[in-house]
Amino acid sequence: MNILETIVAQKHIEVAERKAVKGIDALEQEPFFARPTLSLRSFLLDDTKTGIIAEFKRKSPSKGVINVVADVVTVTGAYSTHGASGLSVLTDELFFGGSTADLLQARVHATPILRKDFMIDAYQFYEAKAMGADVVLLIAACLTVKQVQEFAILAKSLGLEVLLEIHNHEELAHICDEVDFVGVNNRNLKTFEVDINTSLQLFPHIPANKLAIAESGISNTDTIITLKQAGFKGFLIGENFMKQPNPTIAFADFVHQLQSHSKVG
Ligand SMILES: O=P(O)(O)OC[C@@H](O)[C@@H](O)c1c[nH]c2ccccc12
Repeated sequence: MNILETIVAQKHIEVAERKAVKGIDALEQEPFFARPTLSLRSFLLDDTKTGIIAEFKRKSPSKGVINVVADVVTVTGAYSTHGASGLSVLTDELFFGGSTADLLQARVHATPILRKDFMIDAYQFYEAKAMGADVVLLIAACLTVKQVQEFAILAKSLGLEVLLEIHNHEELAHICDEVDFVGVNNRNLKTFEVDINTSLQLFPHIPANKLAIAESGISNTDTIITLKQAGFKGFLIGENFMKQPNPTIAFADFVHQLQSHSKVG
């Protein structure tokens, strides 16, 4: 089994356990369930923001431990204040060190939040709404075309926006009307190799009515300028900030550099 298959197999077990403890009816009673969501689409199209979707990520299967001391409220707060268009919060515990509690805590900030997890069951979309997420991720590499469509319809009915993640030409076939954003993951989840050209090569094939987001392996502002020129509206960045002793300062410095670039260009 590759890592993605391992994670998905584990996810089926976890979801079955959580369902047995708390049903969808109970999730629907939780305080955030009725909360109106924020639109990542609007935040990405807001020129006063950076387009960066900043991710709170403690560890990953590819990098191991990235940051175990960072405080979720402080870091996501700084990301929001310094112009992040969105926040991405990992809720997978075993492989990424995230949690529902992290997302609930990040919810204090008025910035759209992507629930970053491996969605394989309808139950998880009700959970996402109940924990205060605004956007969910559908990973083409672990879903059929039919599942993507069914889950996207469910997510939209709950008021959530949908980010479909692809990483090759074949997965373009998973794009459906209900998807708001197409993310190109520069990291192959099966091999962990990172290549920014994946984004540049797939961009021309992304339908014009979807916002394109480049994901993973972005570590300098020049790359963002290149991706922007190609047509990308969003940039999902985790490790580059989280691996720094102080992700808050790292993010602020990065944004400052990005802004001075833009003035010159
Ligand atoms: O830390 P990076 O290289 O900046 O990458 C962030 C994000 O793209 C990455 O964490 C990610 C992209 N798709 C995923 C799917 C599941 C878990 C994690 C991810």
